[in-house]
Amino acid sequence: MIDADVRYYPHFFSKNMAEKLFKILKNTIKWQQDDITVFGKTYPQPRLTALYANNDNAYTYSNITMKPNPFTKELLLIKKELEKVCTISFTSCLLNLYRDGQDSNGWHSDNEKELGHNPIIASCSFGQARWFHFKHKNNKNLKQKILLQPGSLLLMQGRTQECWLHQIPKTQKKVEPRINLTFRLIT
Ligand SMILES: O=C(O)CCC(=O)C(=O)O
Ligand SMILES: [Fe+2]
Repeated sequence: MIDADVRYYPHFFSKNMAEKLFKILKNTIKWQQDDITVFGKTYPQPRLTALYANNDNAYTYSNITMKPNPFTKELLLIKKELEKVCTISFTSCLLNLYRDGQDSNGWHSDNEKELGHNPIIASCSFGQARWFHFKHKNNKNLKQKILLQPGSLLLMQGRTQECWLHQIPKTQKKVEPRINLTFRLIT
């Protein structure tokens, strides 16, 4: 991909480990339903979310300010695995639970100022496989998509957030729940 540094590891976690983590995360994370305000109108976000971190730094996006919970044992284990392939030590994890095909994540880039310039974002997926779309900000002919499999890791770094948007589209298919974790450095 031009203007980006994206690496995909389809089997970062074993099948067995991915299934175990999915169940534990689904049952132990403090999932919350937030409202988002877009152009002055307020809607329930089309997914559940949570923020965990090893500091107290809040994270603000789409007019939502999230306060972190302390990392759980499983999140610390995942963070340790990620840091074997990433060069940085993450502070925070934003979690998304997509309950069914009507849950989604609209076009955006992870470019909040708390993330700094050219952030490294490590994205782990569990449960239902869902499509992840990219589109270039300046050239609408440039598009990519990746089917994010359970147990996979997607690393986004370099100019990825500066130059590309990403989304998880809705699907009309009958699908099972999916959990996504994005580890970030929030200062
Ligand atoms: O669910 C995903 O794979 C993407 C999540 C995402 O883009 C985000 O939380 O910023
Ligand atoms: Fe994102």
